[in-house]
Amino acid sequence: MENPVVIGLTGGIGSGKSTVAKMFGDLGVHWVDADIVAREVVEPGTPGLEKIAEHFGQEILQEDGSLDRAALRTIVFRDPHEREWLESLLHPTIRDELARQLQPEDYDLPYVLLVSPLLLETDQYTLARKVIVVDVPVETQIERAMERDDNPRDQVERIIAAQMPREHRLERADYVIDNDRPLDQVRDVVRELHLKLQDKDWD
Ligand SMILES: CC(C)(COP(=O)(O)OP(=O)(O)OC[C@H]1O[C@@H](n2cnc3c(N)ncnc32)[C@H](O)[C@@H]1O)[C@@H](O)C(=O)NCCC(=O)NCCS
Ligand SMILES: Nc1ncnc2c1ncn2[C@@H]1O[C@H](COP(=O)(O)OP(=O)(O)OP(=O)(O)O)[C@@H](O)[C@H]1O
Repeated sequence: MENPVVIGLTGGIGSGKSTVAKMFGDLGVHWVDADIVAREVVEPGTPGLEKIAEHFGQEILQEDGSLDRAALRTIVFRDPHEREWLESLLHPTIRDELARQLQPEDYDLPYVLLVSPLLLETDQYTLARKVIVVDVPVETQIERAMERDDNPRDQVERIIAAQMPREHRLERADYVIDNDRPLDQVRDVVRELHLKLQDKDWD
């Protein structure tokens, strides 16, 4: 069977990408999550983690040698230069690893999903044939991200400021999933879109 077509699924922090991806997953769709891959490439023993420790010092590591993600999050979302440094280190590796994981074995659906907050901000979008945007108003995004991760509002706002503005993301969308509504309604929309994609209705 031919390689499945890659459909990108994006949205800002707290928009509901993981929630929507799980709904596709329940329908048998294979998906790869860039946030998970971004963790894999800085696991202990990786060149990525070694370079981060060289750059930021050993205090960026926890006692067990793993990355102190909260500390790095505070640094990079306060200092755009440090964020750019981290992105230029990690994004090429993340993209290569995404491309690798997007080729499942023994898979009989015509598409797979690439779930990423930075699909359109990076060259990850070149991996995808079509783009689904999970959309909520910014205030909903902030409230959900604060509640989920116990993040202070100003940190969530800084993360949103580092991402593509909502209107620009919507301009790039082939399909929009409005996630500012009850989950059972979102599930119905996902099922409908899945049927469309399953029928290769993407040209
Ligand atoms: C800064 C880090 C260590 C913070 O880790 P933490 O566990 O607190 O958050 P996590 O990785 O789960 O990301 C949470 C959300 O933050 C946002 N985010 C993460 N990195 C970025 C970035 N470089 N630019 C804009 N938003 C980002 C995304 O919406 C993401 O879903 C981590 O996000 C990171 O290594 N970022 C750089 C790699 C990257 O760009 N990852 C995004 C997917 S490609
Ligand atoms: N339709 C909805 N109604 C109410 N809560 C929702 C809805 N969709 C998602 N949520 C909740 O909002 C929070 C953010 O959702 P989710 O983790 O799926 O977002 P995300 O886009 O993957 O975020 P991130 O980019 O930060 O990883 C979660 O706590 C989730 O349970």
